Amino acid sequence: MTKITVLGSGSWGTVLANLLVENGHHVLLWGRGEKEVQEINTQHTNRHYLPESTLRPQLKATTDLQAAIAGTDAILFVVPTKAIRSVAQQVAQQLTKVPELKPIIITATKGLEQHTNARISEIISHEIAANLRQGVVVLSGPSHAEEVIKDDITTLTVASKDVPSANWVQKIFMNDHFRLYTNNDVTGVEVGAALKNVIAIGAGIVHGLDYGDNAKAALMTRGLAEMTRMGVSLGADPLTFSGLSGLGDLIVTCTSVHSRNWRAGNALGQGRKLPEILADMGMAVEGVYTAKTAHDLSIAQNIDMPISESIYKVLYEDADLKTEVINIMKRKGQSENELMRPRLSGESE
Ligand SMILES: NC(=O)C1=CN([C@@H]2O[C@H](COP(=O)(O)OP(=O)(O)OC[C@H]3O[C@@H](n4cnc5c(N)ncnc54)[C@H](OP(=O)(O)O)[C@@H]3O)[C@@H](O)[C@H]2O)C=CC1
Ligand SMILES: O=C(CO)COP(=O)(O)O
Repeated sequence: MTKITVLGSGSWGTVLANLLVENGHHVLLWGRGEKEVQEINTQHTNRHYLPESTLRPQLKATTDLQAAIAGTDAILFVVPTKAIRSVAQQVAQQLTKVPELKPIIITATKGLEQHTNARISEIISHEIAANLRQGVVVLSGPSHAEEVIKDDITTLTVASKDVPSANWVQKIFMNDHFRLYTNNDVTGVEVGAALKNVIAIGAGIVHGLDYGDNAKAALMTRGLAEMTRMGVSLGADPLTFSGLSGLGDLIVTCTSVHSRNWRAGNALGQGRKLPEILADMGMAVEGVYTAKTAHDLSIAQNIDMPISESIYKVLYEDADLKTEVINIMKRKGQSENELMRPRLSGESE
């Protein structure tokens, strides 16, 4: 039987662990909260993150990282972006004690690290030396935990430079309601996953401000153009952004009431303040964190990202929402044919 360790007992980590149990694997879920771990083990629930769901009784959780990793075939990271590096360092320490283990590493986290601008797989590959593991595989795509837990139909992308590892991950997750497609464009998949969260905050803002469907379609389409421009400047294939991890995830995050990013934006649009919104949410709102990285990256890469930049100003500089919308609309006229071309920030859209 395949043994899989899942790191992060929040909404997505718990649901992915539950799905792997459904697929017949031996799964150990690692969380940092003793109370939550006990609840999963004894009551088969995780009420804070999945209030209305019952988990499979075979799903076991622990706060002991060494025990979680013992004898494992794969380690799946599902902690928020800001925790990835420290958790990867803890994992590396444990793997050094058992160098013969060499698990496949999977990440389902969506974000870009602040200060380094690093993608999640870059952080993990850097912190966990290649001799301690097999390939690093990225799991991404339109997938709200709230629907996956109900066995609703979901399709994802599984991206890696290491084809056998990607194929293995595809196999362990697939079933009749959860379908995965492999992809070798890791940069494109991870950049799309991270930047769509920023655009989704914008979609929530537009809704909260009571703009109509035309505005929402415009935001998603031009948001996708920004994501693509940035991805291409970092070496991604532009076509990846038309796939599940790009357009697919952008659609679900910009339109679903399950999206924490959309809900945070919607609350901002309705006039609420960010600290209060985040405190009430009690879950990761990755787009807030990634908006800062997107701002820094757009300067570092010399790429124009007017929508993401306005969202950054709203989140980090308390800019007025309606003024930002008007500023975006009043920019100089542009040609849509330039969609895919990495644009210099000097020649504004
Ligand atoms: N929810 C979803 O539907 C989806 C989420 N994702 C992505 O998955 C990632 C995780 O999101 P999600 O599960 O929703 O987030 P949640 O906020 O639901 O859960 C985060 C979990 O990570 C734990 N955690 C936070 N910091 C640390 C740390 N330093 N060490 C150990 N554990 C830590 C939290 O523990 P504690 O409770 O103690 O704070 C909590 O269990 C994000 O990048 C998100 O974008 C991707 C697809 C779908
Ligand atoms: O990535 C997700 C869906 O694919 C989850 O989005 P939110 O973090 O906005 O809920």
